[in-house]
Amino acid sequence: MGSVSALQRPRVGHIQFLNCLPIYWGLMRSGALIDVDLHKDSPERLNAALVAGDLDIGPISLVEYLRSAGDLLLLPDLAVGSDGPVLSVNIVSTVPLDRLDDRPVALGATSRTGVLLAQMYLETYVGVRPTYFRSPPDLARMLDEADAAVIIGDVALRALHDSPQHGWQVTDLGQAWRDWTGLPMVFAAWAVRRDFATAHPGLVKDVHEAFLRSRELCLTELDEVAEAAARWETLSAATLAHYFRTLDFSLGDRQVAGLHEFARRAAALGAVPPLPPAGPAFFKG
Ligand SMILES: C=C(O[C@@H]1C=C(C(=O)O)C=C[C@H]1O)C(=O)O
Repeated sequence: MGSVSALQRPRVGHIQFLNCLPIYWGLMRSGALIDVDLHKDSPERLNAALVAGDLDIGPISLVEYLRSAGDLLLLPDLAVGSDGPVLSVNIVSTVPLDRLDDRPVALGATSRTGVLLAQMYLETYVGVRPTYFRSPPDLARMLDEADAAVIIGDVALRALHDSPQHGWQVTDLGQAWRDWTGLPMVFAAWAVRRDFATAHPGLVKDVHEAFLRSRELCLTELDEVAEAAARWETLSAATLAHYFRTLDFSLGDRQVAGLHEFARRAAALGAVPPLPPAGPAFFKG
């Protein structure tokens, strides 16, 4: 990969789910959008692009970060997580979870962290061993072929809303993790490729600061963000505002402790390499 010329905007990923709409709103309102080459996509495609070097900076599923930590630096104080319910990372099931032994469970293809957390939770906490298969995140089809589905993002948020009329049971994996460990869950973090950070530290600092400003700005305007989004959604503005307030975009000490605990448990199962003892490496602008 050649180095980026000083005149080329940083290639920055953006999750095309409602969960990151507040961040987008802030980038738009502050004018920072004009200084980045923004790539909107689903999380699994953004993960792959950042790891492959087709993006310089972007959100990455925690699990994929742990698998490629040697090539990446985390941007401080920025994440997609929750301290309790998250509302949009769910196991949707047609039977109680303790009846899933040997039963088919569909894992949504857009998720890496949520689907691993679901497997850890089912096997270690609930004590069942389902048969998993990966599936496009189409809930109706998943529940046709399986007794439970693990889904994230808009599909999961809508499923939570529609569950009473369908008789589905919804297990919120942010809440499940909190009940299990007492800690917040970090589903995705923002990372920069180490090679890009070395070559263009000033650009990375600018993008990081733009994201932090964006987060602050959108938090003060969440009702407006929700009103604007609801025009294109089946969910109400009040539901969306509640969702945006439930999500935790920060990565403070408690969130980093949650990240460590998830990494430790996932590594013990052989699902990811262990984190170095010093913890994740951060970009220091
Ligand atoms: C809270 C969420 O966090 C996400 C969960 C991810 C995963 O499970 O791999 C990846 C990116 C985030 O979008 C969500 O998608 O609803």
